[in-house]
Amino acid sequence: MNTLTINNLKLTYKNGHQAIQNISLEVKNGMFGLLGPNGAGKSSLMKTIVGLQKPTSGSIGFNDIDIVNNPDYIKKNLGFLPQDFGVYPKVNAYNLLNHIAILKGLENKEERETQIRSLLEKVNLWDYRNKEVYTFSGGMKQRFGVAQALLGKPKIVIVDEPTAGLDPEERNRFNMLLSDISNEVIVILSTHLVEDVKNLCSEMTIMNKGQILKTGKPKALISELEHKIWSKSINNDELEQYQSKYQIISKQLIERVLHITIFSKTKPEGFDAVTPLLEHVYFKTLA
Ligand SMILES: Nc1ncnc2c1ncn2[C@@H]1O[C@H](COP(=O)(O)OP(=O)(O)OP(=O)(O)O)[C@@H](O)[C@H]1O
Repeated sequence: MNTLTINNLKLTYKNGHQAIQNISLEVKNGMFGLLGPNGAGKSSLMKTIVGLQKPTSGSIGFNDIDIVNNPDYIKKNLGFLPQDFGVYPKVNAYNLLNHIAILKGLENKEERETQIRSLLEKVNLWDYRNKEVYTFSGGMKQRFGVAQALLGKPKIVIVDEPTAGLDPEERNRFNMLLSDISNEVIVILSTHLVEDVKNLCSEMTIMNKGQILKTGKPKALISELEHKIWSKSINNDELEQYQSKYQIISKQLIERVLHITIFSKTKPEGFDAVTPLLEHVYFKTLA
C-alpha cells in the first residue's frame, strides 16, 4: 500500500498569490479525484507534489519519506499524464516509448522491451506499435499517454484532465484502463468534470481558491444530501425572488423552461424532491 500524506501545505507565488492555503490530505492506493473549477489550485498542488516547485511551508510525505526535501524519491516513483502532450515527434509508438523509457532510467534493454510490450498490450496499442503517434486519434493518444506514464512501474500516477476531447466510447475505454491500474498504485485524477470523478473515484476532494472544501467517498458525500435537494420550474422573472429566499445550487433551462435546484433541510412549498447526485454535492460545496 502506498500513502501520500500532505500536512498544512501552503504555497504563495512570487506575486503574492496564495495558490495553496493550508491543505492537509491523505491519499492511498486507488483513484483519488481532485475536483475543482479552473483556477482552484489543482495544478499548483500537483506541481508541488511532484517536486516541480517547493511549498512555502508544510510537508509532503510519500511512503513516509519527506519528498519536499527528497524530490528524487517521488520523481523515481511517479508517472505523469498531462492534459496534452502538445506536438508528438514523427516517431512510431514503440520507438517513442523506448526513448521515454531510456529517459526514465530503464537501462536494461531486455527489461525495457518486456515493459514496452506489456504496456502496449495493456492499452490495446500493440497492433499499432509501428504507427507514428501523431497520427493517432485522441483516445489512442490518451492510451499511449497511460503507457508512457506507467513505464518504470510508478507507485503514484497523476492524471490531469484526462478525458477532455474524447468521444464517449473512447472515454469509457480510457476510464476502464485507469480504474484497472489503480488497484496497485495511487492515481490522482485532477479534473473539473464531476462525471469523471463519479465514474471512477473511490475517494475525492473538492478544492476551490486554494482550499480543500470537502473530502470523502462520493457515495457518502451524496448521502449527506438525502432529502435536502429540491427542484421547481419557475418563470425567468421570478429568479431574483427565489434567489433571495433559497440556497440555489443550480439553474438549468429544460425545453426553454427555467428549473432551479435548491438545498433545504425541509421541504419548501411547491418544490419536488430530487435524488441527490454528485453534481449537487459539487455545486452545493462551491455555492
Ligand atoms: N506561476 C504562477 N504565479 C502566480 N500565480 C499563479 C502561477 N501559477 C498559477 N497561478 C495562479 O494560481 C491560481 C491557481 O492556479 P492553478 O493553475 O493551480 O489552478 P487549476 O485549478 O489547476 O486550474 P486549471 O484547471 O485552469 O489549470 C490561479 O489563480 C492562477 O492564476
